[in-house]
Amino acid sequence: MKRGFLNSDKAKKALSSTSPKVYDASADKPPLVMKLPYGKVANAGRPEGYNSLQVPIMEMAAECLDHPEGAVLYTSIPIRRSRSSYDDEPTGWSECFITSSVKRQIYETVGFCRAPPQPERVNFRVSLTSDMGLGMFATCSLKMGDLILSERPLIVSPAATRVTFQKPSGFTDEQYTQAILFEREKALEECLKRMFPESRKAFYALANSHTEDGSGPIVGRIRTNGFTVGKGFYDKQYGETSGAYSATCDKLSRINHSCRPNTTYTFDVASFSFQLRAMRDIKSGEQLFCSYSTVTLPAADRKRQLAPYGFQCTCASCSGDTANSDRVRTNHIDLISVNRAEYDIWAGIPRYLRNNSILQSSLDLLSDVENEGLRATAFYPLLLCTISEIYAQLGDTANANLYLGRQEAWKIARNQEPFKWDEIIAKAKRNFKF
Ligand SMILES: C[S@@+](CC[C@H](N)C(=O)[O-])C[C@H]1O[C@@H](n2cnc3c(N)ncnc32)[C@H](O)[C@@H]1O
Repeated sequence: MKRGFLNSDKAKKALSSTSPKVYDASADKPPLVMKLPYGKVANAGRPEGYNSLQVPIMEMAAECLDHPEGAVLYTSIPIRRSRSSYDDEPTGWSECFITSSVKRQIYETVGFCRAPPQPERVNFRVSLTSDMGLGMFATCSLKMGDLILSERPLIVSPAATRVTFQKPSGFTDEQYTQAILFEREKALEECLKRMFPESRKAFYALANSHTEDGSGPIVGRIRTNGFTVGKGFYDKQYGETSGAYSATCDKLSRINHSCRPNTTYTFDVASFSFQLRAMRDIKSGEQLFCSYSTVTLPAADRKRQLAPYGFQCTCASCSGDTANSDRVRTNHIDLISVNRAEYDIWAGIPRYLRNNSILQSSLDLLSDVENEGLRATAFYPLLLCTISEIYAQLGDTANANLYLGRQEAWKIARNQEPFKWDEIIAKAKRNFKF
């Protein structure tokens, strides 16, 4: 690949806005990622005396899956033809900065690139909140599992900041970090150039909580608004976490955070879109929330995860007495699996010898788990299943079906079958003294 190709007149002429382009920041990329600063950083911005990398960009056919191994590509999903207009793709295009291996993983996904599923009607609006900037609000009542929004991201790029060049001699770690941020911004500018003006405008209208840490306007907005695409594709050489991707949307990125979220989102690679669904019944007019942090962590750890977004969560689990909330969150797997083990034993006792306290203790646990906003976790459906089975054993078919229905709604909302719990329950039974 020719170094300096990007800056030549020939290259500028050759780069149309639609075909995929290959970016090669370094011939040998060490699989390292860097922790980025946030808040107010002294000497933020391009370090003095830093000579920016001259990165070659080459043009390739959009359909090509045979790019050089390790190359990073600019590509549009779905494929954009030179005569495509913004309105040709009602669910939009995503401008992607992805490796050749990730492009292959995406294109080889069964069903790619089908149209995203759409809700039957518009059921949310974006409007101003009193204390969180813009937010999303339900415009009708929603049931658990209902599809609220299906949206293709505006931009997709690596979630972690990959270190693609060695520290320049004489640079401090802080200057090195700033140089990496500068290069990341420069690399992403090509994605913005490729966007339709409507999408570019929507991207720059998004909130930015990284204006003083050296993040440029693109990196800052991605850090503020990007959702990690947890499954479906990642760069294996960096591992599942550091190799993950971040996707920023026009509408979905307006959703605010709560540690007790009422929605959940999943990413469907086949339609290359996010689906936002109700995680509980929601009243018309209620604000919609998702969680930006790991809900199963204690309050102090969640606060650390949220700090880069520039706000402190004021939900009841963060601002009240956090001890009980932390206990339920961090122990919810044990609590739910022990409950299941207790149920299994109870169900094996002859009916005339049983008492029914298992029902009340299970409902109490459900109430704790739901209050803490843990409905999207993998063990929540086990608790629903246990309660449904208790009701079935007690001959209460209506309630048995109600909880079974909620388990079905969970499957839809999370777009997955419940986890296989058997081994964990067996372990709980071994550890539990009856
Ligand atoms: C992804 S954006 C959400 C949309 C944003 N409110 C807007 O006006 O575009 C993330 C930013 O929203 C704000 N935010 C989100 N959740 C919040 C909360 N629970 N409390 C206060 N601010 C919040 C923070 O400024 C955060 O950096």
